[in-house]
Amino acid sequence: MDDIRAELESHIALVPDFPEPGILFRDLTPVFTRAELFRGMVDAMVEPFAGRYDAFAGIEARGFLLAGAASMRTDAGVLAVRKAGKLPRATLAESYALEYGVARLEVHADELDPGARVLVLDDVLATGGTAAATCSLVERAGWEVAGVAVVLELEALGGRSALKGREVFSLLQA
Ligand SMILES: O=P(O)(O)OC[C@H]1O[C@H](OP(=O)(O)OP(=O)(O)O)[C@H](O)[C@@H]1O
Ligand SMILES: Nc1ncnc2[nH]cnc12
Repeated sequence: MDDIRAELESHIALVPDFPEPGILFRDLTPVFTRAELFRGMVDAMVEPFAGRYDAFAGIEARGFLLAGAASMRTDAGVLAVRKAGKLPRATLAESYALEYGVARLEVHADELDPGARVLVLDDVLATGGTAAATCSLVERAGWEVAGVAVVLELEALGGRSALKGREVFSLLQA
């Protein structure tokens, strides 16, 4: 596990002033191009929740990569959590704030069976706005939140307090 953490740290690019001045952006695209590292990262994210989930919530856009990959490594499918206006059938929606703006997420209200256990996956946990909105959508739809797993937690931004009472796992902290 320490090996993969060190490998990950060396392949996350730090980009100052993106997408706006004052934000230090953590870019994981160099991880996604390295299949073995990507695979090891996804395995390490879901392992703490083994046997406790039925589906992975993939949050558009970067969370899609993680949830799709996790699905191929396990026997759980993907719940697509999309930015507003993209899903064609009846949806539930939540608006939220994140480190650099506001947004709205949606899920199809009937996508999973009642009581399905959903593990939320994303690359970065910053303010927690995105993950908290996703958890709220999952519960409003009648499913359960198994937990939240992220690659990188930006501790100073307080994401964990936005997710009080939830099991949160991060591979790396900054
Ligand atoms: O904890 P928060 O403050 O909510 O921030 C974390 C979110 O920000 C990023 O997504 P972004 O909305 O930039 O979308 P993208 O995946 O489409 O780039 C990241 O992938 C998380 O989803
Ligand atoms: N600093 C950051 N880098 C990458 N993704 C983010 N999402 C929210 N804050 C972020």
